[in-house]
Amino acid sequence: MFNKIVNQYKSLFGSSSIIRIHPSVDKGITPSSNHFSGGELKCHCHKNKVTVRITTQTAHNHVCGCSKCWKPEGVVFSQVAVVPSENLAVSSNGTKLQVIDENAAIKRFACQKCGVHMYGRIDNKEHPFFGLDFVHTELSTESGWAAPEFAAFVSSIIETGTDPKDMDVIRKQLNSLGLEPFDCLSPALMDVIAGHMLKSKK
Ligand SMILES: N[C@@H](CCC(=O)N[C@@H](CSCO)C(=O)NCC(=O)O)C(=O)O
Ligand SMILES: [Zn+2]
Ligand SMILES: [Zn+2]
Repeated sequence: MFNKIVNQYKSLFGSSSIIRIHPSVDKGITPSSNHFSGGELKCHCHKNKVTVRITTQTAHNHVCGCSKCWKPEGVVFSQVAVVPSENLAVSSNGTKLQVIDENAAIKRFACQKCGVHMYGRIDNKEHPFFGLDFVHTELSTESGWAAPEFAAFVSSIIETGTDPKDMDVIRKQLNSLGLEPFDCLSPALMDVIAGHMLKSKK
């Protein structure tokens, strides 16, 4: 199946190699389930795994090219979605968690042993996304999570080493997966941010 997709890309774009975007999208995207209400995320440790329980479906799932979001080895994008903070709880081995960067808008809680980011919290009341947690649903074995809908911060992959010459092929690859590429967030989310800025100025 994967080789078939590779060959399709090669014939479409004439590229000798394709970029591994993310394991959740490279072999085709699994559609969301309408009746899904959460599951458990597990870190990559072999023992004493950190686990996080989520009691809702996620929203705004996307692949993100920014340098800050956690990604599996060997791929250029992370996959990240949001849930209300009240729907997320650390269920085991929370003592292994540490915030990666206390100054970042998203406080990313990572397992100190394996490095996986278990959730990222927006705890600043002034932030447009206050009250939301960012999560990587590929850390769960349950199926039914919301599918990724778009690609965010695409140009940012240059910051982590992607050759600018590859950007055209990567954007085409994202489009053909149905993940419209944006260099910031999706228009819908940018509108939410702009509306929030207006309110906060009043
Ligand atoms: N070019 C930068 C962009 C980083 C960035 O702004 N990331 C966004 C999106 S993360 C999930 O979609 C963001 O909101 N960051 C806030 C934070 O990380 O605290 C880069 O690549 O680093
Ligand atoms: Zn771990
Ligand atoms: Zn990101």
